[in-house]
Amino acid sequence: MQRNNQSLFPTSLLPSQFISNNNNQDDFECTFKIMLIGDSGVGKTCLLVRFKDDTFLSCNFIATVGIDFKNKIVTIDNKKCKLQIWDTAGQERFRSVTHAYYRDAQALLLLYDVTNQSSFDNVRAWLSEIRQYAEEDVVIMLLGNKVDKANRIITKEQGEKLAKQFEVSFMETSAKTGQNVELAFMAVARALISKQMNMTANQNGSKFNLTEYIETNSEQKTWCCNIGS
Ligand SMILES: Nc1nc2c(ncn2[C@@H]2O[C@H](COP(=O)(O)OP(=O)(O)OP(=O)(O)O)[C@@H](O)[C@H]2O)c(=O)[nH]1
Repeated sequence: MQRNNQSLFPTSLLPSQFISNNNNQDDFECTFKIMLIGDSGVGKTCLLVRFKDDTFLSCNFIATVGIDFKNKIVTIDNKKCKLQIWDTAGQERFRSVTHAYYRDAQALLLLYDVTNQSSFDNVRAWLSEIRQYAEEDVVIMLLGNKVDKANRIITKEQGEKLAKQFEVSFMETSAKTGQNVELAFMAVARALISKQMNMTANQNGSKFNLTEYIETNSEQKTWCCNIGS
């Protein structure tokens, strides 16, 4: 089944090279574009829905068509920020559509499914796409999703090792239970605010340490038993 988005290219989502004078900043002190990428079925849409509406889409898997987005307003250190989160289709045939959006993303959440070996193996290919299409200074976080499931194949150590190798931040999440979902988005938002503040003030001062922030705040709880997969 396929998730039927309003359009393959919603106008409000067109990459900036196709938009003229989009100066509508509303009342926000900051607006950030965050993009979800990864193989089809790893849980990108569910992660976004969990963050936006605090619910879980447990019914039949409906693949995203093209690209979709949701806005969420968050307050961080008294700053009201709009997060525009783009949910991309993981299916190969939509790859050329999503490539056009990489350049505008300030942060990328790259997901794999801890119960799916090939989604983990494909992380390297996703990272090379990022290098090819995204801005060099894009904030990247690798997420091992579906940790609520009992049939995990990829250990946390494997995820950590891969993230370290590619010098990206790492977390394990569950869109089903909500474990670490809010933290993943908020940590990335904090990193972007800190980056923006350093840029505007032209400071070389203290940098926000994303990895350290995650380690301090993440839920290590093991979800078990009464939660079906
Ligand atoms: N148990 C469990 N199932 C999940 C989790 N996240 C997603 N799922 C299930 O995995 C399937 C795929 O989830 P989606 O969010 O639609 O996957 P996607 O990555 O957006 O897929 P594409 O749109 O094709 O790229 C659905 O049946 C979800 O219910 C999770 O954290 N735990």
